[in-house]
Amino acid sequence: MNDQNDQPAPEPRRYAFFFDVDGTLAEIQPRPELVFIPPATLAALERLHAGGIPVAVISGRPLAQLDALLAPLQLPAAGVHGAERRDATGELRNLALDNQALERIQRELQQACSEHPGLHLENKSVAFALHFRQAPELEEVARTLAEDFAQRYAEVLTLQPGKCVFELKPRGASKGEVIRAFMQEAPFSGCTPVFLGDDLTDEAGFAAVNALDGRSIKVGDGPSEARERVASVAAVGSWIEALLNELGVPAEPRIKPD
Ligand SMILES: O=P(O)(O)OC[C@H]1O[C@H](O[C@H]2O[C@H](CO)[C@@H](O)[C@H](O)[C@H]2O)[C@H](O)[C@@H](O)[C@@H]1O
Repeated sequence: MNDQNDQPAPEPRRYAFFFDVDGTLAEIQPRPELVFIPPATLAALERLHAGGIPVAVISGRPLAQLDALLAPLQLPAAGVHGAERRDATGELRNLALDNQALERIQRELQQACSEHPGLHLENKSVAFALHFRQAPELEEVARTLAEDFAQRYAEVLTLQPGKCVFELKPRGASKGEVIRAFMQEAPFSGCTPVFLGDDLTDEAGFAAVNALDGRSIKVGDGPSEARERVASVAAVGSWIEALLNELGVPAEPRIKPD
C-alpha cells in the first residue's frame, strides 16, 4: 500500500490479526463511555473469528469494557495497555500489581483532580486516565499532575500519553509484550501478525510486529513506526471486509451440524 487512501492488498497467507479499539475499531467520542463499535465492523470481526482466523483486541481499556463493546462476541484480548490478558483458551494472565499502592494513588488522584472540575479522571483500578478532551485548556494541568504521579510512584506506574489524555499505566504494561505473548501461543503462533492501531500506546505494538516481520498499520495521520496506513476508522471496517472476501471466509458464521 503506497497511499493513505489505498486499501492494502491482502495476500492469501495465514495472518493473525490484532486490533486496537478506540480510534481504530471505534470512532473517538467526546467521552469514553459514548464509544461503540459499528455493527458492520462487529459483524466482520465475528466473521473473522468464526472463520477460524486468529484475532484479538489489544486496548488501553479494561477487559470488562472490551467484552461489553464486543458483546456477544468474546475474543482473546489484552486490556489496560497489556496489564490484563485473556488468552485464546480463556485463561487470564494479568500483571502482578501492588494493590495497596494503587488504592493510595487512586485516593490521591481523586483529591488532586477534584480541584480541576474540567478534568475527567477515568479510574480503571489498575490504571488512571486524566482526560482533558472536554477542557483543552487543562492539558498542562493534566500533564503536570500525571508526570508528578509517575515520578512519585515510578515503581508502580508509568506515563502513557494519548489522544487528549495522560494515562498512568502499570509499569511493565506494553502492547508489544502482549502481542509477543499471543504470538507464542495457539492459534496465533506460526502466523504473520497484523496490528492496526492509531495512538502512541500502539507504537510498542507496531515495533513488536515489525520485529516479527508482520504488518504494522497506523490508522490516520501522524508520525509512526507503522509501515502501512489506513485513512480512518470507517476505512478499517471496509479493510476487514475486503480481507474476508480475499481470504474466502464465508459470509455467515459456520453452523455446526447437530
Ligand atoms: O488502546 P485503545 O483501545 O485505543 O484505548 C486507549 C484509550 O481510549 C479511551 O480514551 C480515548 O478514547 C475516548 C473515547 O473516544 C476519548 O474520549 C479520549 O479522549 C481518548 O483518549 C479510553 O477512555 C482509555 O481508557 C483508553 O486507554
